[in-house]
Amino acid sequence: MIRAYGLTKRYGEKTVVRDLTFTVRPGTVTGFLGPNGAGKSTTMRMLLGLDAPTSGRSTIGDRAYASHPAPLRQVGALLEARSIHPGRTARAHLQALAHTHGIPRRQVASVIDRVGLGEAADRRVKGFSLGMGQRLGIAAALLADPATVILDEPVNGLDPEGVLWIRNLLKSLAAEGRTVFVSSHLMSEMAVTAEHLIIIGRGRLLADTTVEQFVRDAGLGEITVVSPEADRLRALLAGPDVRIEAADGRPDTLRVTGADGERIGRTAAAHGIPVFELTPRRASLEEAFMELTRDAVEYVAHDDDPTTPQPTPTSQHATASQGAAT
Ligand SMILES: Nc1ncnc2c1ncn2[C@@H]1O[C@H](COP(=O)(O)OP(=O)(O)OP(=O)(O)O)[C@@H](O)[C@H]1O
Repeated sequence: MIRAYGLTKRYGEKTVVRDLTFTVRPGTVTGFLGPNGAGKSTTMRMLLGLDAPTSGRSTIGDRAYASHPAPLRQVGALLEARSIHPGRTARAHLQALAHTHGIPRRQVASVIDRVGLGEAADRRVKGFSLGMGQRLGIAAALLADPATVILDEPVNGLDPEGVLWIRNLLKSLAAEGRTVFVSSHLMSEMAVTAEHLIIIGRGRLLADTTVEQFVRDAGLGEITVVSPEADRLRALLAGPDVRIEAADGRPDTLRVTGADGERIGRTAAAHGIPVFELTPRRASLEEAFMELTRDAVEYVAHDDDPTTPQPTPTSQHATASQGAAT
């Protein structure tokens, strides 16, 4: 179980994580979603004790990460940057890690097998593809058989087979009763991998919900109405909260937002207007995610705008990411 209580991180004038409170439960995959720069990596680094929060605190398994006597056994993490000696083989890298942390050697063979690195285990890491490197990073995270697994953008840059592999691995780790917290900026990927979603934008919590609920709420509230008397219906429905747009090139079709199907149907019936179609439009998950995070994305775009004064130099970010190796 991961708990964050009012986690906040400021760099100079800029607040990159703002008062985040959430719980990540065992037994399910929880997706940590947000557009680029939303503060996901910074939050994960705070959970892992790699960055100190400006205020707030967090626990993993009821203790702060740093106060665990053997943190690797409690939490396995894969952050974005890797620092593996390129001349070492994958097996040697894992053996060295196991040795340093007092983990039985047999665990090395077990994680190599689990991440499907068997044939590559005795090759030097410098020849590894991105996907193999990710597998090795995950093997290292799982080495001490941790109760909690935290992975930052594990599918970034992977081919479809690698993406599918990670998806199944995360589900199996959760099915074993572990707490699995995984960040992504891709809603479509999380929708098929996670059961629970924590969505942030501009460092703030935007949603803490199940995927199922998110899907249910994904309707954008727009209804397509087809009627041979569309103009009359349009005049009757018009109001301050109702937006009505004509469909391109189709004079019989309206797109109505702000009035539900019942109201449109009853209005049409009361005035004897035939309605041939009344269809609520469901947004795709990606659209719903973009809608939810739109303001956050706009903020980031302005932030990157060279004409806008930069509150913090981006080079500092690069330094922080490079230091994120586990
Ligand atoms: N050490 C730092 N100094 C200054 N700003 C930082 C530092 N680390 C991160 N930031 C800024 O904090 C914001 C959040 O960054 P973070 O990497 O946590 O976001 P993210 O959601 O993980 O995004 P991405 O998916 O792009 O990695 C960004 O605007 C980033 O530039």
